[in-house]
Amino acid sequence: MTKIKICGMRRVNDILYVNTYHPDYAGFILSEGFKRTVDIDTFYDLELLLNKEIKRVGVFVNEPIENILKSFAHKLDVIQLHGEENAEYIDKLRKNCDCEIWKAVRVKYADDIAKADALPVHKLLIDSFSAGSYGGTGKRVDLDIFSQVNISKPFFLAGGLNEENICYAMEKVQPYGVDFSSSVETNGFKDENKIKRIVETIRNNTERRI
Ligand SMILES: O=C(O)c1ccccc1NCC(=O)[C@H](O)[C@H](O)COP(=O)(O)O
Repeated sequence: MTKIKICGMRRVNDILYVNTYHPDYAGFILSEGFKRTVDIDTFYDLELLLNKEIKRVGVFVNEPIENILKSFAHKLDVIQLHGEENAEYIDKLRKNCDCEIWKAVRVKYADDIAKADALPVHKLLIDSFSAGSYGGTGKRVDLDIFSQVNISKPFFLAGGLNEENICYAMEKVQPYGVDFSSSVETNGFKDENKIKRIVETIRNNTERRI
């Protein structure tokens, strides 16, 4: 069954929506300065309300490791590194916490994926490249790039996925999981109906193929 991650939890309502439709993972933007960033107290409050079976993903962009370890790691299942974190950074993080580590690749060329695949992480999240933005842009990845590279690690496909393109993308790329943010929002906030529809679309599509 293809795993589903809904990213950018910000409000109590967002948590109620994911508790109802039950994706496998819920993401929180925990580095400062992004439009979906939640502060530490909000994160603690929201995390308490989140169904225990939904895995907690903290998204960080070039965050000092000490901050992750001191304030967040004990509440997270997964640490998603969405900046320019290198092998040395990842090794240090892995030695000091038990979370799964995912590296996001903001892909321009196939070689970007090959380089990330060599990093000491558990999974990759393959996202689109946008100059000046780290993520959550709604911009799509060129799926043809996947035929140019062998990926050894399980990976999430992200970047501009929506109800219209998700079945084609899953068929073409066969990801371990799929990740959504912009397309399940209306006016910048998570939309219950859009979350419901995307989760149902994926689960129905996966069932048809079994
Ligand atoms: O979502 C953000 O605002 C964000 C900011 C900084 C770094 C990463 C961010 N999002 C990471 C994600 O995992 C998003 O879900 C991913 O980029 C896909 O977003 P979208 O294209 O909007 O579906």
